[in-house]
Amino acid sequence: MAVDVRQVTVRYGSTLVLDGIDLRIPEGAAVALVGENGSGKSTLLRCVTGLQEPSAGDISVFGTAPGCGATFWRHVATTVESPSWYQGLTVREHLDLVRVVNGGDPGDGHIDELCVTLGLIGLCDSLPSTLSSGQRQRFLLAATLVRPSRLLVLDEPEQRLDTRIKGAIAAHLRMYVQAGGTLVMASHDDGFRAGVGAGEVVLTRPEV
Ligand SMILES: Nc1ncnc2c1ncn2[C@@H]1O[C@H](COP(=O)(O)OP(=O)(O)OP(=O)(O)O)[C@@H](O)[C@H]1O
Repeated sequence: MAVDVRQVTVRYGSTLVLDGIDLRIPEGAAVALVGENGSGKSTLLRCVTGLQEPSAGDISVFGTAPGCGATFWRHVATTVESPSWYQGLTVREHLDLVRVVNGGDPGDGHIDELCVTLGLIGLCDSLPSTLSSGQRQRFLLAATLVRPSRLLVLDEPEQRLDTRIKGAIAAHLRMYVQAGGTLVMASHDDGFRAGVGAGEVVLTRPEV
């Protein structure tokens, strides 16, 4: 099992956000968390990456506790944490850097292909701080997808993307899953989820 969530409960103070959630995602599957604003999708994704501790319950990712050391992060790529970048490095330099530190070859065509998919070709020499919010989202996705991974944890990857890029990234994620990768994401976009081929898991706000 790639992701195994058992009876996970999250409270913020006296507010119950997730109440005994179970979720199992086998390797090579794509799951989209859906549900109204505030239903706990981002909270659950943070728990799956280990960036947040549930108040109760257990989570394992590839058989180990999430967030556990460098080995975990070699398998898992995510857009859940706040984006950051190095001042003075261009979009392309960031992508090269991420590819190199993950043992890849920046010249093998993978980055070029991603830049085409995400419409970043004309922005390779730009500094991330000068990008629009949609361009920044594309850059963040590229920096996440350029890493080799077995599990992608994405929080509303379609957010702020124009229609063409949305379709291209959906196709890219579908191929990632067809090649054996596992995807869990939050999404408010029916068409995008269908493009990815992701199964739906509906979260509802717990009764209080
Ligand atoms: N750090 C926090 N402290 C207190 N409450 C929080 C915190 N983070 C989230 N919440 C609350 O937890 C609930 C779930 O938030 P979460 O962001 O997980 O929902 P979501 O389903 O991802 O929403 P959206 O569709 O708007 O992105 C909300 O009521 C939110 O106000």
